[in-house]
Amino acid sequence: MARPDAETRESRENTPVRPRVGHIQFLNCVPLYWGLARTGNLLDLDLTKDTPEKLSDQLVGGSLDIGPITCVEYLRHADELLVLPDIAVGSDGPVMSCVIVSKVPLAELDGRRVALGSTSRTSVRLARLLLEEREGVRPEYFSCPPDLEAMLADAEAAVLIGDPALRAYLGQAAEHGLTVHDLGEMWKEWTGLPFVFAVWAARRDFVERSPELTAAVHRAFLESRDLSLVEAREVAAHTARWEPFDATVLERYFSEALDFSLGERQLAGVAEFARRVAHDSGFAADVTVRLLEPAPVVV
Ligand SMILES: C=C(O[C@@H]1C=C(C(=O)O)C=C[C@H]1O)C(=O)O
Repeated sequence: MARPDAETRESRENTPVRPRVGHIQFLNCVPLYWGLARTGNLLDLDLTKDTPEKLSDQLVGGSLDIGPITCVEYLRHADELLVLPDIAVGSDGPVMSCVIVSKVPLAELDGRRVALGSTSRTSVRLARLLLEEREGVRPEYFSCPPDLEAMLADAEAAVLIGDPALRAYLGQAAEHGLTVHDLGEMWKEWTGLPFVFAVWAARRDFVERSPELTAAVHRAFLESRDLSLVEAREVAAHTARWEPFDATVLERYFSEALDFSLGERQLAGVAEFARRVAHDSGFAADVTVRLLEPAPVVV
């Protein structure tokens, strides 16, 4: 990533400062990490790896400049942030790693306890929406660290995201006689739309100070995503060396289940979700999603 002129000039007087960027430390974002490493752009970022709810808080709190932010938190802070176009973590059908794991059919969860994984802000809200509006049940919810066994010690069902969800989806749940309900799939069946779990956003104050650097980080993520999708088989094979999942399954997860794009259909999914949950979520039903404008070409 070439350091843009304006920032290079500024940094002659001071020490150059890399943009502070977040990275979700789940398998779902391995393809983006792979691409950043392969293009060399990783070295131009001050990267913080963490779980999504912590990264979201850091972006909102100002200790990160750019990064993934869980959809619900983005919608709550839409005025302070600009969304990077064409990149997100979502799905257009089954996602495999955002799930409700249940001991009983979902229709029997009325008045029963449901544990909500504490690393999620969006899937837990989506699960509540689907349980209440699609399945017609009113469970009793509580938040809990994302450990399936501990969650189900005290509940009839659990909502999980990321690697623990993927483990449940790929066999752990069935081994224990539990059923897995894929939130991406349920949403798609219900609305016909893709679902966006997290977007990439930049703080408005950072964009105002460093528009070219923001554009460069955006390009770096798009390039990374595109390269990883071309090399999905290799990314999966490499990742599988360190994970309890085989390469074929990971390749399907990276290139078919997850949708890293953010176009018109995905934005329609965000708007539909916002409309359905706004009443108790801390944002307006018609909240405006502001996309980062392309950087002006400097001649
Ligand atoms: C697809 C996923 O999407 C995620 C779900 C999130 C949430 O529910 O708050 C946040 C970020 C993403 O990591 C996943 O975690 O596997």
